[in-house]
Amino acid sequence: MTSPTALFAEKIVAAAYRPGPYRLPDGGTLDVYFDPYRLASDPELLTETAAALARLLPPDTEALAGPALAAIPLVTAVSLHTGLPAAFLRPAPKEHGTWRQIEGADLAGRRTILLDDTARSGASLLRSARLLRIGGALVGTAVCVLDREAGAATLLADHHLVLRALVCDPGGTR
Ligand SMILES: O=P(O)(O)OC[C@H]1O[C@H](OP(=O)(O)OP(=O)(O)O)[C@H](O)[C@@H]1O
Ligand SMILES: O=C(O)c1cc(=O)[nH]c(=O)[nH]1
Repeated sequence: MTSPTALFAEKIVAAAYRPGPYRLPDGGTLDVYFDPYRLASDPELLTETAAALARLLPPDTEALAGPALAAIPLVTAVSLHTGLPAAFLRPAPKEHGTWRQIEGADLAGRRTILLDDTARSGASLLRSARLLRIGGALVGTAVCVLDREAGAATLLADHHLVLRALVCDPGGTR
């Protein structure tokens, strides 16, 4: 019997995988890529994705956070689903006004789950975790929609972070 998780993974793949070419930061190219904005722009699918992500949260989670851009709608949707407060990470501190790089909930001393759409090398999640930890958040788990199994879990484990994913798919690079 196909599990609900596997069925949902198939649904995500059908909705959000797009034909490439998609150029990766390391120079590789994907012929088929995962487009998180297909999920974020479909209210029903985003709601379902949020519910599925919420099931991966440790029970003691006190707050959620994620980096711009793709994680922002996911964090908001999971926050709406769970009632947990949310914070949003800018790529760089705002250059006027508040000067903040972390916007939203105060995370100091809170067990915060880092959310993102995709994990590939894990560099983006690690950068975000470091920023959150500097800000005083307690970060031990990252949750993503898709793990490309390209080193993220190992890199994050080296930095005391566990990675959980809704879908694991190495995809094909050339
Ligand atoms: O594990 P990594 O090798 O760091 O790759 C994954 C990251 O790459 C993507 O961000 P990207 O900067 O492409 O885009 P975005 O601005 O659309 O979120 C994705 O949203 C992850 O944050
Ligand atoms: O592996 C992918 O499909 C993928 C990687 C990435 O960094 N961004 C994205 O939108 N898709």
